[in-house]
Amino acid sequence: MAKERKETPLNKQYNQIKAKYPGALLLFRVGDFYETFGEDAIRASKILGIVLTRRNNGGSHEELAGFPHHSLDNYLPKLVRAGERVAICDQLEDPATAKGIVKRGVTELVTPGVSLNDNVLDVRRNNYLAAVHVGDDDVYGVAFLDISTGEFMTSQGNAAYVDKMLQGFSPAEVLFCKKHKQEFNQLFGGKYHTFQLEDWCFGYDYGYDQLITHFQTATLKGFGIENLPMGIIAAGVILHYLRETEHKEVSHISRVTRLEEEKYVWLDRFTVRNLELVFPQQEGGVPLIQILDQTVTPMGARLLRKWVVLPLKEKLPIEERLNTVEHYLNHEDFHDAVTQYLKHIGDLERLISKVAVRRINPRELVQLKKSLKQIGPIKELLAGLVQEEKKVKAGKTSGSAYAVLNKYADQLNPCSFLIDEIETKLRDDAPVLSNQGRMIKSGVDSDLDELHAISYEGKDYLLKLQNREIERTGIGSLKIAYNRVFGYYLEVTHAHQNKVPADWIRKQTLVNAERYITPELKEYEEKILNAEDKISTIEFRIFSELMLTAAEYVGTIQQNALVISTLDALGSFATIARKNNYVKPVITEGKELDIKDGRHAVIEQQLPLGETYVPNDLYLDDTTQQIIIITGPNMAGKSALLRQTALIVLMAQMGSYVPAKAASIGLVDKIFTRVGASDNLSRGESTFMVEMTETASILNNLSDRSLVLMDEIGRGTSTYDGVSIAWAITEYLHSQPEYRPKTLFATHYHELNQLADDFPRIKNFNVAVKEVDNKVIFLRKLKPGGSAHSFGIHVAQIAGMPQPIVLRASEIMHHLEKDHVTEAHKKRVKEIPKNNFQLSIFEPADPRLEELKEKLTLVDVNTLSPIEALLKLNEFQKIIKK
Ligand SMILES: Nc1ncnc2c1ncn2[C@@H]1O[C@H](COP(=O)(O)OP(=O)(O)OP(=O)(O)O)[C@@H](O)[C@H]1O
Repeated sequence: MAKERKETPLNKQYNQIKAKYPGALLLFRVGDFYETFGEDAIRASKILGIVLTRRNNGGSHEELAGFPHHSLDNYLPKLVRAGERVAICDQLEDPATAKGIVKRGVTELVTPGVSLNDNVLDVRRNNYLAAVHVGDDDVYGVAFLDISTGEFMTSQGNAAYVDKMLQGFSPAEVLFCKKHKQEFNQLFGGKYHTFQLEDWCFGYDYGYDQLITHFQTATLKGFGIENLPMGIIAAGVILHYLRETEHKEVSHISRVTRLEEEKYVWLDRFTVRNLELVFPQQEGGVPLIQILDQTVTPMGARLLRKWVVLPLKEKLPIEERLNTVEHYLNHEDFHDAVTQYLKHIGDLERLISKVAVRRINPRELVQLKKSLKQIGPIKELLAGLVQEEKKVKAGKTSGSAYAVLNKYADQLNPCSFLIDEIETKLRDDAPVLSNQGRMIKSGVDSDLDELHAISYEGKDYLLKLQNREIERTGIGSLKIAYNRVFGYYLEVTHAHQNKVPADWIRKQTLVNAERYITPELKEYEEKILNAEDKISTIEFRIFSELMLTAAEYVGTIQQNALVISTLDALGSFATIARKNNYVKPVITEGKELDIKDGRHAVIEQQLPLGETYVPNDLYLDDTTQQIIIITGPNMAGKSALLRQTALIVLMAQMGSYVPAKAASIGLVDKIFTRVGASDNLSRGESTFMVEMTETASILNNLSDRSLVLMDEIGRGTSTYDGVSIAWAITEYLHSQPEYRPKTLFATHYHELNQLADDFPRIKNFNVAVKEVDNKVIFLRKLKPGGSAHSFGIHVAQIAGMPQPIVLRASEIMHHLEKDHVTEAHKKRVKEIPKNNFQLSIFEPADPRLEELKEKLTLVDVNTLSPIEALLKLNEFQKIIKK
């Protein structure tokens, strides 16, 4: 908070307002400027690059920085993007008529998560505000709101679920309770702009009350969230925060939906990151969304983003999407026609939200009309298909493209009345500001037309007057101009001073010129200004009426926007399928995953010119081939294969065609990914420990329809430990009585190939390479069978390692292989009792587990160095071996 300033009346007012918005940067309107003081000024000048000045304030110095009020749209986004909460304090009365100090108040508190400003928002992305309620017993509430579109969702689940949701929606700001600061930071901290609220805002009754008051309902049953107490609290906090931030007109938030965990594939956060669904892992990388997004409307782009992080797991809605994509592909003319209409649709969702919050400007209302004009023709196009359907009689089954498109046709509302209203009243070239006139068409209001005529004639008269005076005085450069202080005046340069007639009255002297008025000029000025004042009032009234009419359509237009965004997102799938040669996957309720000639959607687009991606078949099921151990040298393409498999499954379940020749996808409900520890080295965490805890979390959350990707698990420790752990995990995955999760395990440990000898559903594959003249050629083909050794040395050679080192490494490897990979060694590993999980760390009744648990709780993973982690592991192993 700013230091107390010397108490002039203005300072007193400032201090009072500032105290009401702790933590916010206060933009204080003084005349034509927004000023900041003290700490605020220091921050603002740094972020905005504006001049910081100091002034003497009762003996001490005070910093101040400001900018002209009309630059607010430029500066505000910069402050908000820098994570500032900005309180905009305006003059609430006309300074010219105010008695004493002008009344001021905060008209909006703009925070990263609550913004309607086009310059802050990214059109292709939602801007979510999230609230997290840290509940008891590992149940947390989480709610999301995009105030710019009105989308409001809530849910509850365990910490991992909330973390995953936060990661998927990447909110611009997260609210949580002050009391739970430590817990929040431990679980989700560090990644988001956050704001802490008082404990009392997180009460169930308070939240419930907030919601029913906002939606004007007696209960929450209609929203399907009645049984989500933690979710209700989180959603209530969001509504509370809107009031705190002076967002009172929010009727466009017309419902709160339940984010149904059961409807979507569970992607653990490593999967979202590792598969680079929406963000690249490294700067310059390409996420999947960038390949898939061919949408042409902002709503379509935002919806697609959601689909990518929330793939479906029920057959029917997936097939609805796939069938519609197929229809687009089979009817290119239809697809083209829909796309052409879509291209002319602006951001319907955000435009109608601005209507609801009464912030739409005349130009945007014209845009809204233009966008709505496309709805009718699209509806007709879709409805036209129904006739076609009757002909082909193919649309009887629910989920068929005809049935789906017909449903969309029904849901679209052309909003003809609203379009007519705007069309007849608002000029197409209406300005941005609603107080500048020239908004309303002639013929709408007879008084307005009359006033326009008076103003026009008046101006015409002034032009004649100017010409007449030029002739009379001989001053060729004489001109009549206008400003807000003097009204209309005659301006004469000093050079012509001597020609000025005596009946002109001098008003102002400038450096080069003198300004005069005449009684005749003033007479017409009054007529014109009078008329213009009245014009402005009438135009504003008509515009406000139009805005009210549009406000009646909020729900209808939101519905239109949803259909339009769906048509657009599905059209995008069709475009990309056509362009990149994808195929329609077959979705089954079975457990088989059968991919023929599968490719990696992103890598295949990035290969150097002339190179083509080598496709591969992949089969997994729960009876014959549940786990595949993939060996092969570095760089062979193991990781690519793992990822492409997951991407194909996910794309299919999003409703997209997939990069393959054929794909039959037995529905997957969870995808887990773990990549060997070395990837995390740069984050300086105790990598092996992290790897193990994360792997453990996979093993504890498995389901029968899970797909597990393990990439070089165990490589963060010594070879023997690594092999042992990888071995144990694989055995475990195979031996679960209830679950048979389909697993791809890429590894350098060819020792793991022995597993296939003893476990019927484990199969060995390798990514083939060919050795020619002691060099490795990558074939990138997945072949049955294990690989003998890892070729790491050859890769070192390719990478330019000095020849003596390569030769010496070959010698050592040869020696080690002779010594260790003997039949006797293989036997040793095989002879270890298998499936003996009663003795394993997973057995809860084991007293060693209790000891281990106790030790583990004392470990602070975040502060452990890799060496310390290994020592700890050694200690734990000793306990287990007791
Ligand atoms: N099927 C393929 N067709 C063409 N290029 C491929 C294919 N698979 C992988 N690649 C290329 O090879 C590179 C290395 O692949 P990848 O990272 O999957 O190898 P890896 O076997 O997992 O290696 P490491 O063991 O070192 O992690 C990829 O970045 C990609 O450019």
